[in-house]
Amino acid sequence: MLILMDHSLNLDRIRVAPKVLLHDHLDGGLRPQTIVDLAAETGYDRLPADEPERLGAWFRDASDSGSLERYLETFAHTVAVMQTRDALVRVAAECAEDLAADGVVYAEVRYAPEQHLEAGLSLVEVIEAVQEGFRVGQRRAAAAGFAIRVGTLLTAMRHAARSREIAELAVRYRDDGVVGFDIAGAEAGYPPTRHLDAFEYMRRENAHFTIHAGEAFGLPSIWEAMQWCGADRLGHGVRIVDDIETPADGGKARLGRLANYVRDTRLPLEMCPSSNVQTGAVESIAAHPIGLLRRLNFRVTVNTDNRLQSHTSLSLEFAKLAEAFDYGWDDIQWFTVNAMKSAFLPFDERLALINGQIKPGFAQLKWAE
Ligand SMILES: O=c1[nH]cnc2c1ncn2[C@H]1C[C@H](O)[C@@H](CO)O1
Ligand SMILES: [Zn+2]
Repeated sequence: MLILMDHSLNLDRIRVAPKVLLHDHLDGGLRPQTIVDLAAETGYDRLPADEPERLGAWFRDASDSGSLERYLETFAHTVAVMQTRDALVRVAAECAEDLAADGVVYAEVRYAPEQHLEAGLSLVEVIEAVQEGFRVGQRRAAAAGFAIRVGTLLTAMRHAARSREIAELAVRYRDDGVVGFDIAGAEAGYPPTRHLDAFEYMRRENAHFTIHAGEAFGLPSIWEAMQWCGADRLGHGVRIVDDIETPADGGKARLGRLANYVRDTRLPLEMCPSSNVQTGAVESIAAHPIGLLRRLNFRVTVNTDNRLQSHTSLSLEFAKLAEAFDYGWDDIQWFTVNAMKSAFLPFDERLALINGQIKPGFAQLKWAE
């Protein structure tokens, strides 16, 4: 049970706030019931449980291992049931609906097309199925009174060798809802510079990308992602705190050169508090570096990573942070505006969302107090 210091800031009210989500994996957000249905339809018989509630609990518990590698093993089951066009359309549509029902007004959702080829779909067929699903989900959400806009990020798996191909597809579909590119998967042993070719290609195409970095591996990964690869944002980036000294007497924090560079250039950090606790990147929500980084005015954003594995939603992540750090509406608005400023959308569209939806939405919530 969450006990919030600011009593107006409960989960139901946070749900109503117009929120922005930049880091959410499509294959980490399926409804347990959908996994059960799709497994039955496609003949997948290796699910660890076949009753939705137990299956949801299994994902959460299995992801609580303290290791990113073990956390990633759970995706074998979600990816297994996302191999047909119908399955991809359904999962993407439900993703848009679920985010919209949680009060997310703009989301960037990512997945790795190369993981969905096992039943014979081509990369292009996978991408078109997911885009169709997002269109369906956005329409249904709007009809239910929750408008959401979803942009897609195409991910390449960092242990594999298809990043250039996936980057080219991200550019090819840039006018059809794909807003950027990413790499994900086990971080230790797979530095971002392995995929330099893909990142250089994206830059030459004036296209955006983010890189999972500084989650399970430290500063060298962040430095490479930023200074070699030219990432527009960092997925997680929590280990940037290793370059910040905080005196025990509570005195002024001292930033190293990399931390200063990240803050000076306003590099957006896509933080995912619950996921970081599960993979062992941080010890607890209360010990999460987001508290310090917010105080130091880094360009921090709040995200879900994998709603299924972390048993969470964007509203719940904010509720947990509000409890741990005594945050109020101004803090949640600050994180939200940070996220919208950092989105891979054209500047005028970001501004329109900030001034047309986010600021008025938060003003109304604060005014109602
Ligand atoms: O937090 C993460 N770090 C690294 N890789 C991740 C994380 N969450 C999900 N993934 C992987 C597993 C998925 O199958 C893949 C594409 O969404 O991305
Ligand atoms: Zn992630």
